[in-house]
Amino acid sequence: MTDPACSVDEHRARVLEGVRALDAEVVPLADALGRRLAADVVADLSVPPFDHAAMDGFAVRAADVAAVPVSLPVTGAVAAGDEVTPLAPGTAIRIMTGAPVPPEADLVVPFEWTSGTDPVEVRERADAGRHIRFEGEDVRAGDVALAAGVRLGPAQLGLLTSVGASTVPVRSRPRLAVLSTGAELVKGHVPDSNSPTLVAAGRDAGADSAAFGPAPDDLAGFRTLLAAAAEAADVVVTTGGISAGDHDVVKAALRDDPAFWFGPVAMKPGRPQGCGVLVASDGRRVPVVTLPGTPIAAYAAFLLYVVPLLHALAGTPWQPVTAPLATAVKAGDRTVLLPAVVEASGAVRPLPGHAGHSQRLLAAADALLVVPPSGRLVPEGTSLEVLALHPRPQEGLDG
Ligand SMILES: Nc1nc2c(c(=O)[nH]1)N[C@H]1C(S)=C(S)[C@@H](COP(=O)(O)OP(=O)(O)OC[C@H]3O[C@@H](n4cnc5c(N)ncnc54)[C@H](O)[C@@H]3O)O[C@H]1N2
Ligand code: MOO
Repeated sequence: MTDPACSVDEHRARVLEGVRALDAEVVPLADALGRRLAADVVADLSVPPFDHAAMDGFAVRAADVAAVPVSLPVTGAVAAGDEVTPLAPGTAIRIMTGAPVPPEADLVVPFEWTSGTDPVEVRERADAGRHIRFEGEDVRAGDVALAAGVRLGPAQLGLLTSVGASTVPVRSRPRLAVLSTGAELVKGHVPDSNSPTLVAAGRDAGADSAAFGPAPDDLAGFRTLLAAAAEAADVVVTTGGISAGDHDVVKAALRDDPAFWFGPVAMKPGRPQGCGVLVASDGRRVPVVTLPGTPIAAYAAFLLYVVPLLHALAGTPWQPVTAPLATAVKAGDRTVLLPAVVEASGAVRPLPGHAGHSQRLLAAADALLVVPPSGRLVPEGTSLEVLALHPRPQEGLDG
């Protein structure tokens, strides 16, 4: 009998079908850390905003100090924050770092090259332009300071502030609702581990995520929570209730809806899968991905299908990440997901002792290795897709 299961790629394409990016939003810079620019930001202000001294010293005309030593009367002093002071020919002005350079001056001579007194003896010559930072030499007003798509970190927030931006257009952060299902969870017989894992995985992928479950195994109770999740979110992920059991509530509630598909995917773990679309009361099209309940299968399928979907909603390109195998791996007759560590070289090595459903092993892994079906031995060095598990258990700062 041929396997009716579709491939991982086919299911990924089905989950992504018809998904459009959410509209961008405008946020204050203070809330923009980690967000991606939705449009180019054009500089309102030049950086630097005016010609200013790069050293503490004397503003002079280069022509007046062409032959050294030379003595010049000091006619004034200007500090950062002061108005610009005019400079008469044959004179010098004491100037502090950051202060506006007089328009008549074209050189700042550092104190160290002078007597520091009034009149000042300039002892070393220098060319015009030395120790002046010119208006717009870094960014010119009207130029693109940062391009659409850039992720905003500390340096980008500083640059945007310097070019006069106080708010920025950023790509929307998709709202993700995680709805676990199962009477055993509602009754407390089994802790609901899918909710915290998938809420965290959603946050890690840039979503605003929240748990709506666990939902009971009765149709009415599940439908109420599903509708609430679709009203509050841009994408809903359910876990459990989609295989062949008597109480598989997700499948029972949605299988007759023509906007839904349920079926096997040729992957291990995570063979039962499903997806579809709900329409919220305001007409929004809300994609729903119905993941299997088994914790490893749910997490693996989230990384394979929901993370690309979150990228599509955010308008951020998604590419599978690949890494070379540190050791040969036996492929199966369907895609196999193996908990693995990423070695210092960047190569990926499956953890020993894999038995299919170990949450303990998953918690020790850096990544899930995606081994496509071939039935053959995949040689060391072959580049395969990897699903990174962030943060790596042994890395990073607390908090
Ligand atoms: N006759 C068949 N039975 C099963 C098939 C099949 O093809 N034919 N597929 C198996 C596979 S593979 C998987 S995976 C599971 C998926 O089933 P469901 O998605 O319906 O999941 P449940 O039955 O609700 O739960 C499975 C398992 O996982 C535990 N679970 C569920 N949710 C959570 C949660 N939030 N936190 C922690 N643990 C959870 C649940 O208690 C069950 O032990 O179906 C196989 N059966
Ligand atoms: O493949 Mo299921 O995902 O056995 O756990």
